[in-house]
Amino acid sequence: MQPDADISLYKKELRKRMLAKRRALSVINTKIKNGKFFSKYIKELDIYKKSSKILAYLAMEGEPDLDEFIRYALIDGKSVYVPVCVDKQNMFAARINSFEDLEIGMYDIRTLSYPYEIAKPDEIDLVLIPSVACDLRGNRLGMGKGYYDRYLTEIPYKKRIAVIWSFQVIHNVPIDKFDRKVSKIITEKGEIL
Ligand SMILES: Nc1nc2c(c(=O)[nH]1)N(C=O)[C@@H](CNc1ccc(C(=O)N[C@@H](CCC(=O)O)C(=O)O)cc1)CN2
Ligand SMILES: Nc1ncnc2c1ncn2[C@@H]1O[C@H](COP(=O)(O)OP(=O)(O)OP(=O)(O)O)[C@@H](O)[C@H]1O
Repeated sequence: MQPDADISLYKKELRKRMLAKRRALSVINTKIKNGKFFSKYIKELDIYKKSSKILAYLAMEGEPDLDEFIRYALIDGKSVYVPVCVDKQNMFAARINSFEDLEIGMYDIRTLSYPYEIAKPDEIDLVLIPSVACDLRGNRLGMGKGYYDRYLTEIPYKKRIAVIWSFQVIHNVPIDKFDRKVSKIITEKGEIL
């Protein structure tokens, strides 16, 4: 079954608007090492402290940068994974040991080159999720290809945390039956959900 056509169109328009905003702000954001805002808050979370396998992400332009967090978590003894897109719909969690192993992959996002070690979704303790917008009910809008929506079907609600700029928290994110909620939102101002 196809998701509701009106919702799908509304999502598309909202995504376009929010990405334009993010692009405009990324000019400012890239001038400051933006990652430090976020790692400070993530490190303090109970769920971070209890996790041994964490799926983070390698930021695209305008997204909160988790590089500093990933470096910290590796030193802290965590196993850290990043998304590897294996086709146009699905991604795997591949283990990152060093930033030197990265290359540019699909959608111009940094990724690991094969061979990499994969963790199954049920082994992952925490997923830090890039998003285009979220609302305070935990609904999220992504890049529109469904990679995370598919992946998150195998990740329990409590383990899903969105990492976004505070301007990306909006009143109401339109949802369809495939959308998976997040249990927490971290912004540069701290934990807001
Ligand atoms: N850092 C990061 N990694 C991620 C995601 C993400 O949102 N952020 N993804 C989350 O799903 C997956 C990749 N999904 C993507 C889906 C669509 C486009 C895309 O349409 N890109 C446009 C440019 C969009 C823009 O910035 O205006 C393009 O390639 O032309 C990119 C990534 C897996 N890895
Ligand atoms: N679990 C799923 N099974 C089948 N199709 C799905 C699933 N999740 C999402 N889709 C499909 O993927 C497409 C993109 O979905 P949607 O617009 O909700 O993505 P998004 O939440 O913006 O992106 P992402 O999940 O990549 O961050 C839609 O056509 C949707 O129906």
